[in-house]
Amino acid sequence: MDVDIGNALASVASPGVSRDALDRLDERVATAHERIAVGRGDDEHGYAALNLPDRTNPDEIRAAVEPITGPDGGDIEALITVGIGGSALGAATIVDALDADLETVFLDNVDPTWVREALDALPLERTAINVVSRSGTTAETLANFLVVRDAFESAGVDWTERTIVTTGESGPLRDLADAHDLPALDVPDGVPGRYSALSAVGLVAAAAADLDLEALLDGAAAEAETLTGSLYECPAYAYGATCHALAARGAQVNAFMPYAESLETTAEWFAQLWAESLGKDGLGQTPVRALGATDQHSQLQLYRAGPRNTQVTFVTPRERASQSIPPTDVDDLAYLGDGSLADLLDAEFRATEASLAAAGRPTVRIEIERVDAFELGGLLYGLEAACVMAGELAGVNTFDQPAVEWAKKATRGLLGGGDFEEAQAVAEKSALRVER
Ligand SMILES: O=P(O)(O)OC[C@H]1O[C@](O)(CO)[C@@H](O)[C@@H]1O
Repeated sequence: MDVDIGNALASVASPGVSRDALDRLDERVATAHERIAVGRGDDEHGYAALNLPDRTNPDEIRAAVEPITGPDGGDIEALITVGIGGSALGAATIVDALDADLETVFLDNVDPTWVREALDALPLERTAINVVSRSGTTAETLANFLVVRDAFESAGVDWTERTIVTTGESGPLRDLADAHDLPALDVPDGVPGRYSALSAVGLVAAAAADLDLEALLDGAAAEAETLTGSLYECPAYAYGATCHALAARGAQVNAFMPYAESLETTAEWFAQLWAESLGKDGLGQTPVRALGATDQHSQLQLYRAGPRNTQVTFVTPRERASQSIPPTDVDDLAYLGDGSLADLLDAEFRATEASLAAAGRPTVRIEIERVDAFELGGLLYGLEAACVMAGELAGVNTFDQPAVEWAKKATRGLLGGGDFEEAQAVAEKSALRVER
């Protein structure tokens, strides 16, 4: 990926970062890069994620997937992935971006209507099940798996012939795989879920869809080669450092706005990566999922005329598919006729970027050549490396997520899964009801 931070400079934007401040920050980037390099060298928890391009074995993933999908996925028409957070978003990002010709459903919530409708719409006899959970104890994932298994059994389909598990060394899912001799892959040691897209966690669905795993990993490996000790030479570090500097100067929101429909899910993946990594010790930057050109007609008003607390991150491919716009006899629309949707989308991106610059609002542009496996692998890796850099500069623990545990305990206590003081606190909610 290439990064252009010109519209985040203090000469253009407020909040903005001066060149002097960037130069000073670059000294800290160099030190942080050395720390990251040591962490990678020792496969330390979290830093190990940046070694995935070398560690992930696509042949191993395809070999584990083939028994449930048939050669090249020929035995199935659909895949249900049961997981949540990093155990679903990486896989969803990849299959959504690369236009997999396999129907892929991601059950990463427990809304009963949504789950029921998803299952009812699938040809279960031609559907495989991909269950993913590092801990193997995540309530939503286990509950959804039990519902999916029951649906298969009710339909007379042998789920054990169609299920692959990706999980930790131990836990209920590992036990399930062992008990039924299911194909099972390991989640990589030392890699938090939000950083695991380029491992079996994110690639089983891609393998089932017969996508190019090697190209994804090659793109990530090429991006790994760009990690150097200066933000002026490393796009990922330029992005991470600039976001850190903008946040420190008041940009508390980071609206991630890809100008490609196929990258919409990438914004959802980025939101977890950024929020769960950097939201620590009262610090962090709130990621907002946005989409160009669609959100020019919704969120842009706020970003241009609301509080000066937001940076916009644009992600745009240089190449797009061609789709002409037919000529029109409507005079006011004549400028569109005989053009193309690609030219229109590109013009809208450049106009929106310039609109925010004209209002002195900071933006960063991330460019990729096109949306394909190689470029997507580089983008995912680059954003992960940017996040690691931002975490180093902020001085937070980039790789844990302790704040998510309270609600899990409260949920379990509310459902009779144990005696948790968190559940008691739920009952003590202060209330001021206003009823219809
Ligand atoms: O893979 P698991 O253990 O099911 O966890 C799923 C997700 O839940 C979290 O642990 C947060 O609760 C995320 O960090 C993780 O990606």
